[in-house]
Amino acid sequence: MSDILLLQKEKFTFHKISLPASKSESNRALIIDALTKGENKLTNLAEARDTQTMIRLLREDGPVFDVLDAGTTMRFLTAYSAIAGKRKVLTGTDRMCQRPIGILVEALKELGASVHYLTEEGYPPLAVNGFPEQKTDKIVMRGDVSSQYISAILMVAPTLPNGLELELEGKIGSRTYIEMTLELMSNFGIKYKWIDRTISIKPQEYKATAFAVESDWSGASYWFSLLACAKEGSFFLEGLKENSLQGDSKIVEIMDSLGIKSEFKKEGVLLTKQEVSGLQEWDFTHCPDLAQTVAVTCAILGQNPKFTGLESLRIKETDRIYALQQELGKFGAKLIEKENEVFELIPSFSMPHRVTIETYDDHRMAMAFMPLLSKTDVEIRDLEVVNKSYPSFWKHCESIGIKTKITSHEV
Ligand SMILES: O=C(O)C1=C[C@@H](OP(=O)(O)O)[C@@H](O)[C@H](O)C1
Ligand SMILES: C=C(OP(=O)(O)O)C(=O)O
Repeated sequence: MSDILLLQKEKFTFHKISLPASKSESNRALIIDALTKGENKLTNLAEARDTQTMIRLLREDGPVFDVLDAGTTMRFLTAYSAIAGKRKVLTGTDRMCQRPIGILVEALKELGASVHYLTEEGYPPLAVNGFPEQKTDKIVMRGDVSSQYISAILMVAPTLPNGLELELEGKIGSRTYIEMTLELMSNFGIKYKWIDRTISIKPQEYKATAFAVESDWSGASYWFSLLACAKEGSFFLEGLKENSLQGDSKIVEIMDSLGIKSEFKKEGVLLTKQEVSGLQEWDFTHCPDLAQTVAVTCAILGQNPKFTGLESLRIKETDRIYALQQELGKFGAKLIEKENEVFELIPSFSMPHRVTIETYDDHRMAMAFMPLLSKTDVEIRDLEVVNKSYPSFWKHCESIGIKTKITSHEV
């Protein structure tokens, strides 16, 4: 493994950054493509390892789907294989085998699929082994653990002989991702109804069409953060659209109060600096992947907001709440749970000369802490971790004049 040292830089001139494509949109388009009879024309698929893994596994169609650490790839391929009646083993990294999947597996079993846990109940690895017949067309799923289980079921729903009526129970987290799934499905000709808490989809065929994946708003958030923390500069983020399928476009609104003005142009969005008006409270229920970016930005900018909606962070690539607490602490910032699931961010008041950030096998830990370079030299452990969603991230850092040094270490 290698580490990267980013030398302090607080001023930037004008730079264009050509963002990578969204892995969330890509992985949905690929599952829909696998379910479509006829040729789709998918363009701008993500370079992200999660997407490249999905492409490879679908192409090879071998007996084992090893998804590595890709959550959407695991959840979407489980539903796809189970309802298509395939015989597959689904597995992944050690961490993937600690990320719960019971809600999805139980829903698939209720529908009539044969799915078994191979080690621990509720967790991968899994074996799927045929779909003899549809047992019901009405199921209820909890919405508060991961929206990926719901997206996974929704994408296969049109192929069920009797269709599906899916009722969502409890709090619905990451709702924007469910909306992304349904909007993408409708782009491929699927009709659905979402009334109150119930989504209904009749049996129907996906229609082959052309789909160009949008640039990635989650990846864009790190450049918003860097500029917010820097003394001066402006960035043009190529390929982003104002009306996006991605809920993480919320970063525009959040960063507006953290000193970034966003102007949408034909080719992307222009970021310039403006006054910081401050952030009082932010709810990440529907944009969990932005939480690390915003926490680090607030810590650097001396902001003291409350954060809610962080529950799902505990079951992502790592326990992101623990990881944030550890690494923010290295430069004197804190993320404290004040009451049940309400956190307070205490900013940093003195910055050490150099900070070393551990990344916990989590791409977003590496990228979210990069803007620290606006205040000090920062060494980020295991630089390859970004490959999960944004392999060209460090190259993009260098392209805007950030000086980097790479060193190797034993694992
Ligand atoms: O459906 C998707 O593409 C995703 C949904 C979210 O997960 P949860 O629904 O588990 O919050 C998000 O964190 C993840 O990065 C991508
Ligand atoms: C949580 C993430 O991904 P996944 O759940 O698909 O592994 C992420 O990219 O931040």
